[in-house]
Amino acid sequence: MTAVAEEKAPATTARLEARGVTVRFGGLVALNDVDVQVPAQSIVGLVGPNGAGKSTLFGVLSGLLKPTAGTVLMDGEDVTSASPQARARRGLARTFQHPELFSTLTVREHIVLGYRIRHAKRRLWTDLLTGGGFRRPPAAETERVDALVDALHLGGVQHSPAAGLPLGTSRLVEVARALAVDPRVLLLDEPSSGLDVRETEELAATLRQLVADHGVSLLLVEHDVPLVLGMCDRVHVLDFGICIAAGTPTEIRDDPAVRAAYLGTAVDETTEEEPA
Ligand SMILES: Nc1ncnc2c1ncn2[C@@H]1O[C@H](COP(=O)(O)OP(=O)(O)OP(=O)(O)O)[C@@H](O)[C@H]1O
Repeated sequence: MTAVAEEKAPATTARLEARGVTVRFGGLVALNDVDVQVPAQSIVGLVGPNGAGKSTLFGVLSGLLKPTAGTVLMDGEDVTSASPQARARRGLARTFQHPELFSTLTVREHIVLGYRIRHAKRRLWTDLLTGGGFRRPPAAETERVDALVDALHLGGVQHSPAAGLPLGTSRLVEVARALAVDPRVLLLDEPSSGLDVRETEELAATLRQLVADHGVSLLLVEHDVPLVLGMCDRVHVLDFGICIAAGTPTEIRDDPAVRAAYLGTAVDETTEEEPA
């Protein structure tokens, strides 16, 4: 377990929180007085139809977008005006809907980069600027990178350049790189997009294990509703910028407003047998 993950916030203080967040784009209200809490060592899901405001909320939480009203807190402290970099220093990391990788770096080098951003920043820049490649790494770095390569099932491609990797694999590389920074909270934007069923199941199991082992908290935006209901502790449902429901997966499944507005068949897929 990392030093960062060991320092847990009090049980009542969320790692990350949006409180009364409203975002207006001209006349359009993209988010209307939205509250979301991401407690320590938990997985929170954010679902909703296209245009519901999920990406806008991610932008507000990560610091790319300033809300029209409302507050963002990390471990109880107001970070609404803090830059994305300042939030990253506090332990917030994110992945993107379209993985952003360096085409000529190998899979392993991406994870090393993530590790060195947190643990050996000076070395990162001297290596890159002198063109000397990565010098012999310390044992702790090798151990951590090996663990992430194993956890994300990237052993077979770890020495391959990112260019040409299938989308699903690129996504796993991005998740591994983000985790190498040892974040307290990781925002995952559509983590299952581009993954097949087996890869999605593996990723869900890996993420659950990481939460249990390292105390990281996850907030994920997903279109794969069965995945969200299967792996999250709490789920928020957005519709037209309004949070129409928040609760455990069971509560969300049973919520008539959610069924009426959005989930319907997607919920049924997780609870009922396929018709013959
Ligand atoms: N920069 C912007 N300027 C104007 N309108 C925007 C901007 N960004 C988002 N919107 C609008 O805000 C609303 C919420 O969009 P957002 O992208 O947050 O939804 P979403 O739930 O992430 O959708 P999707 O699932 O399709 O990614 C939409 O009506 C969208 O058109």
